[in-house]
Amino acid sequence: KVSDEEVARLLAGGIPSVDQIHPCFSEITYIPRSLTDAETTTAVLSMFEAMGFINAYKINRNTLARFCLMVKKGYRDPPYHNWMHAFSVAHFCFLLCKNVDVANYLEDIEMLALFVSCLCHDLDHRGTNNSFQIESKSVLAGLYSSQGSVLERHHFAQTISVLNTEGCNIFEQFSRKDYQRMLDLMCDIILATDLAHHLRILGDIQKMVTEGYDFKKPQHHTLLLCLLMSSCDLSDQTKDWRNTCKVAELIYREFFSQGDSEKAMGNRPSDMMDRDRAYIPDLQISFMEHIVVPIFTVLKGLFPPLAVLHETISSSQSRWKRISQKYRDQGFPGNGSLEFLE
Ligand SMILES: Cc1nc2ccc(C(=O)N[C@]34C[C@H]5C[C@H](C[C@H](C5)C3)C4)cc2n2c(-c3ccccc3Cl)nnc12
Ligand SMILES: [Mg+2]
Ligand SMILES: [Zn+2]
Repeated sequence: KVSDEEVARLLAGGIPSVDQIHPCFSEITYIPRSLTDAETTTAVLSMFEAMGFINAYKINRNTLARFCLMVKKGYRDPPYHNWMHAFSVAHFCFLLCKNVDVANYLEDIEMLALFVSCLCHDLDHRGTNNSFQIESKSVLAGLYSSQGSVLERHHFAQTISVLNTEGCNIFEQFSRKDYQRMLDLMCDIILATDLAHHLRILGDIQKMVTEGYDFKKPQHHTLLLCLLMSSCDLSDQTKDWRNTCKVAELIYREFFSQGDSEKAMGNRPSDMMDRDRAYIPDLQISFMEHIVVPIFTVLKGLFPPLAVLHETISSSQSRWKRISQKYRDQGFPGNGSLEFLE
């Protein structure tokens, strides 16, 4: 599925430094979605290089280029859960690596596992969520519903299948032990992107932070990797208001089309999936209150330099509250478009 020409073309210009991708690429406020689709593949190679993974793990450049192209091709094109989402999630992981002293908390191999998991964590996403898989008795539900986290198990399975594709195994030079460790890490990390799983372990994460992180405890490494993965998956919320609005529009376009499918199947969608019942400002307020704010509050507790992200999120939250009040009074245009938001 990836031709030798594509690989050669990607590597032709060599791997640029991240500053050549954009002078602000490594800054916490940089918005990865501002790159064009074509620029993202090179940017991924630049991030691997900038994090020192290519040298540290003797990753073959041709294999890396083919792997990146294969992962990019492994994404479908729903409004939100597409390659650009995966790329922006991986970019936030790069920002964490560059702006926070994660090396005092995680082993190098764990950081590599986190970055590769970010790239692969939503592979082959169909734009519908886990409950839709169950309701519609999808092939994925048939495979995984007994174990839960149906989509996330599929994303992990797709990751393995990319690694097993000729010329794509960036870990082929690893010892058997390190290879197995890498796969176990990616499995835990990708399964952690199921928000229902995140909510189950949030208490343990908060306890770990209040107790104080202990590098010698493997459980602390696992909990931290899950927290960092969730923060990367939600990193769109840490950017400016324009990005927050753009992303909300993509998410609800995806949610509402799932709701339309559920209605067509004779099932009643949840409010957040139903274009006739969803009130977006309130849905966003509750999503930020129950999911986004707790994650970045605990992250700020561990890494004080990330306090600025918590401020951004708090200001977005109060902006949604102002909007909610204003449009409740004035009547909210039902067409789901958020263009009008000031
Ligand atoms: C902007 C924005 N809004 C979002 C509003 C809602 C939900 C959402 O899944 N809610 C829940 C609410 C309860 C408890 C669990 C399981 C289900 C029942 C469904 C979560 C996600 C949202 N989301 C994501 C996102 C992050 C990770 C995976 C999938 C997605 Cl879509 N990324 N950005 C956004
Ligand atoms: Mg996901
Ligand atoms: Zn995701």
